[in-house]
Amino acid sequence: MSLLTDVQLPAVQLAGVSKSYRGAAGPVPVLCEVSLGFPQRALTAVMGPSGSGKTTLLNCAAGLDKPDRGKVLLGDTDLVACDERQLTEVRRDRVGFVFQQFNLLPMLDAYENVALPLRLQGRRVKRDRIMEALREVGLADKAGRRPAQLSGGQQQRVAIARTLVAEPEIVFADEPTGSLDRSTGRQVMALLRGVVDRAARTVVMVTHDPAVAACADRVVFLSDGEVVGRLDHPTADAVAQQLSTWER
Ligand SMILES: Nc1ncnc2c1ncn2[C@@H]1O[C@H](COP(=O)(O)OP(=O)(O)OP(=O)(O)O)[C@@H](O)[C@H]1O
Repeated sequence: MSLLTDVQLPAVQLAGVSKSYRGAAGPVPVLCEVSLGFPQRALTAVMGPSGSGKTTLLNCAAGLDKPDRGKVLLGDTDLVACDERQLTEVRRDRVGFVFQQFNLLPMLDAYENVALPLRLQGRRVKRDRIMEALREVGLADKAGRRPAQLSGGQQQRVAIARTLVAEPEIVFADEPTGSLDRSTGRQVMALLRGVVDRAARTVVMVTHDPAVAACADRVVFLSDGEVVGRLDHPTADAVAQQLSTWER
């Protein structure tokens, strides 16, 4: 398991991040002065009640959405100060995404889906590298299959291989097990855990499931757009207990 220390330089640091959406009766605050860091080479889970701002937080941390105020530092790049062109480069070259619905391209086979980020980056696609990425997720023998010919868990593993092949500084996963049954979800989490432990990568994921969050090194709890708690080296029971405090 990764070492967690407060002096460890975070992969992404949010400082005083606030965000509102426009509602019928004026702005609706979704994130309120959020300050936190996501440690390098660790798996951090973000949890909280529905509507507490988890996806918005993830999107702001990943440069997919812009806060109204505050700083989001990816290394020493402030994403809030970036223009659209710079943000496109950050999304393409420095961060990776894993989504609940896998988001694979249906007309491409697993190999071509994994090769896609390198093609988009204009990099040379080496067959060995793509096959190695597929091997890492246990799917080298399924390289020629299209998404519709793969199970949900296999599709999510292809999506993880596609993310890793571009070697992002940080991987953001929004409910990566949300569409999977419990046992398939466990396999996907073991894979993400290995990505952190063996490949020394940084992963930040949103989840509703205490058993999934228990795979993380740290859990950050959000409620009404504020960070209200943190648990290091969590167990499923401790997570469920904390959650019940805000979900009552
Ligand atoms: N584009 C948008 N426009 C207006 N309101 C939005 C928008 N995106 C999110 N919201 C609102 O912001 C709040 C937080 O949404 P967010 O998706 O970040 O929460 P969440 O904690 O991820 O929720 P869930 O667990 O249900 O996915 C919600 O009340 C949501 O309705």
